[in-house]
Amino acid sequence: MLQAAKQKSPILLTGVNHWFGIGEARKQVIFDVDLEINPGELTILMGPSGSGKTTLLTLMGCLREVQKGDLFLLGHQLRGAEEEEKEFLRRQLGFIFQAHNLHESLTATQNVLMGLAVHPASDRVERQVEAAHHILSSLGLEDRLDYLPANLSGGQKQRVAVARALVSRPDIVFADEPTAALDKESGLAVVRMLKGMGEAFGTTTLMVTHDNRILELADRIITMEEGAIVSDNVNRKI
Ligand SMILES: Nc1ncnc2c1ncn2[C@@H]1O[C@H](COP(=O)(O)OP(=O)(O)OP(=O)(O)O)[C@@H](O)[C@H]1O
Repeated sequence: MLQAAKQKSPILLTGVNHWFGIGEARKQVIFDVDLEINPGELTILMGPSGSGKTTLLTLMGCLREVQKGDLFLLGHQLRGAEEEEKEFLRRQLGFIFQAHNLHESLTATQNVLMGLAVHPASDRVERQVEAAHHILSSLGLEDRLDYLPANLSGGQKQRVAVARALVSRPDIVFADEPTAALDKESGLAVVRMLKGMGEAFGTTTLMVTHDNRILELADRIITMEEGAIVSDNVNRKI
C-alpha cells in the first residue's frame, strides 16, 4: 500500500517474463519487458501475430498470473497478489475485447448498465440510464438504445461493448483490437472517445491494434517482436 502512494505511473513493469505450457511444452513468450505507462495517455501496442501483445495486455489487466518480474498496477504489485486485491483492481479497469460478450437477453442500454452494476459508487438509476444513453449516443447508437444484440450489426454490438467498458469512467482501459469490426468512422469515434477521456478524466488507455487508420491518434506507439519491446515512440504527429 505504501508503494501505491509513491507511484505516479498507472502501470509499471520491470523484468516481466512469461511462459505458457508445462514440462517439454513449456515455452517462453514474454522476455524481460520493462515498461512505464504514463497517466492519461493513449498507448498503442503493435507487432506481428504471436509477438506477445495480448499476453502482455492480459498480464497488465490482472487477467493472468504474473510469473516473473514486477508488475505494478495502480501502485499494487500483481506478482503474488491475492485474488481479492486483484478483484478490487479489476473494478477500476475497463476491458474492450474483440469478442463483445453482450448479454443476448438485454437491450443495448441494459448491457451498458451492466458496466455500472459492479461499481461501488453507484448513482441513482435514472442518472445511470442517462449516462448509458449519453455514451451510446456519442457512439452513434442513439436510435438503437432499446435494441437486443440479435438486432444489431457486428459493429453496433462492438460499440455497445465499448460503451459498457467506458460508462463507469475506469482509471485504465485495456482494449484488444477494439476497432477491428468497425468501419473507419466508427473506429475513429471509439478511439476519439478514449482520447477524450484521457484528456478530460486522466483515463489511461492501452490498446492492441493492427489498425493503421487510428495510429495518428495515439500518444505513444510501442512495437513488440518475439515477446520483447523493439521500439517505443512518442507520436509527434498530434
Ligand atoms: N493460452 C496459451 N497457451 C499456450 N500458448 C499461448 C497461449 N496464448 C498465447 N500463446 C502463445 O504465446 C505467443 C504470444 O501470443 P499472443 O496472443 O500474446 O500474441 P499476439 O501478439 O497478441 O498475437 P495476435 O496479434 O495474433 O493476437 C504465441 O506464440 C502464442 O501461440
